[in-house]
Amino acid sequence: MSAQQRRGPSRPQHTAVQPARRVALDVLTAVRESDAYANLLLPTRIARAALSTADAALATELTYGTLRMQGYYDRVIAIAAGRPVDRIDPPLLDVLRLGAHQLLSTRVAAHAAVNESVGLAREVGSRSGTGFVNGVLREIGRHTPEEWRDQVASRAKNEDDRIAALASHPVWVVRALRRSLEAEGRVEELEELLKADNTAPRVNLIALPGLASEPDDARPDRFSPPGFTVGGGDPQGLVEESGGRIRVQDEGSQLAALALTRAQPVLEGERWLDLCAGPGGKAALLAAEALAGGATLVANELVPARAELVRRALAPVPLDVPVWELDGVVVGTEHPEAFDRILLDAPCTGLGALRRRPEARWRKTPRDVAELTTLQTALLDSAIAALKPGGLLAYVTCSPHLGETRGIVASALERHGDVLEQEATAETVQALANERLDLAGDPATVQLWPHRHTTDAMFIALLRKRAA
Ligand SMILES: C[S@@+](CC[C@H](N)C(=O)[O-])C[C@H]1O[C@@H](n2cnc3c(N)ncnc32)[C@H](O)[C@@H]1O
Repeated sequence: MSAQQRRGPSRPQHTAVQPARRVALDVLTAVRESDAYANLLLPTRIARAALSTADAALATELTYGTLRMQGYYDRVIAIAAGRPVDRIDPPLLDVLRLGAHQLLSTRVAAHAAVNESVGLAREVGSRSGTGFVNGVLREIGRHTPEEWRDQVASRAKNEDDRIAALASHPVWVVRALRRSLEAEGRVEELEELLKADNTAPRVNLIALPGLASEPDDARPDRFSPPGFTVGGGDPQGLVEESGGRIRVQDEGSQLAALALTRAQPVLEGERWLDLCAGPGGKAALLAAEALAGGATLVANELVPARAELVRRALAPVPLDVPVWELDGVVVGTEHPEAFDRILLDAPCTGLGALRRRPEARWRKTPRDVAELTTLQTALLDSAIAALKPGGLLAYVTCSPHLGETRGIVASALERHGDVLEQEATAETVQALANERLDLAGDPATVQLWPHRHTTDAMFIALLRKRAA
């Protein structure tokens, strides 16, 4: 018998819904219905609703927390409702997910979580839907979060399903992450990694080298020399005041770009290429480094709207950087042996950035991996062709999936073994970092991790084209 049936007709109280919850629900619905990106949509909805700082923080926590833990909450909701979630009206399911998050993972009082959810259900659903939401959430509130974890765990089909359920990741993602850690001999870190994926990342900043300095209250990053965080205050205000010379950028992304620029001294007149540059975070750092060393830079991005973002990101750097809008796959044939250094920050599943893209884990499938590895292979072939003999290439992904990382590098070495060789990437990254990193596995590549380095799980492989 379901919670709703057990209690009979419910009598939810009528309360005005808080604007923060309405904004959160609005974003959850847009993510489900139209594949919206929460990190892009949420700020515009917060601005449109003119939320106070406190309400904006609440809306952000509710939206991101609900999306991250959606897989787990769905299992709880299915038990409490006595039916699978695909048999619940989707708008009501959004309300239930938001309510479950408040009941199981926040300090919101249970009565407020239930009453506000009922108010939201009234706005999106029918009268019976309102009673249903009330019943299911009251059932959830009747047990402690620990009791729900036990219930969900006891229904898991196998060990991988149990880990995936409790950490709210798809099973195939758990397996891919485990394989990647296994390849480093660090499989025991899996649960810590999954936990880190469910933890909001800090706002990390960069002062573009030679163009801006850290503010007085900055806390330097552990690893990236130009990276820092600020305690309180408004990081966005800092970005605006600096005219874009201070930017928000993950520490792992900074290290990936710096691995290319600082692997060896820059020679006056070197030509650099950023093959897949949008939206331009690494391009801005490359441009600052090129300017300081007397090199030039070309940025390329296939998608015109993203190429525009690259131009905007580059605007604060006083270096003339052409932005091409070519398919990166043809750059090698159109511009053979033209560049001394190339960054290939390849389109990937983004499984290394689950902390900041909370819905991404539910969107990607193993089929995406297959499609992306085909594209990554073609882009890497093109980059190798565009590289001058003796030139240096950084192959980078924000995914730790072995198919997108070591697999791509290994197959490139097989195809281009006559001209391509691996560089000591770990040594390069250690040499440029402020503090020694705990790196494991093959020293020819670097895999960063959220749980170990508090960065996105960036993969970096430096490759050299042999001199003719
Ligand atoms: C991982 S992102 C790059 C992130 C960027 N380096 C940064 O730090 O902001 C990959 C980019 O490659 C672009 N892209 C996808 N397919 C491409 C292709 N065939 N040629 C060039 N760019 C492509 C995507 O639009 C996306 O902007």
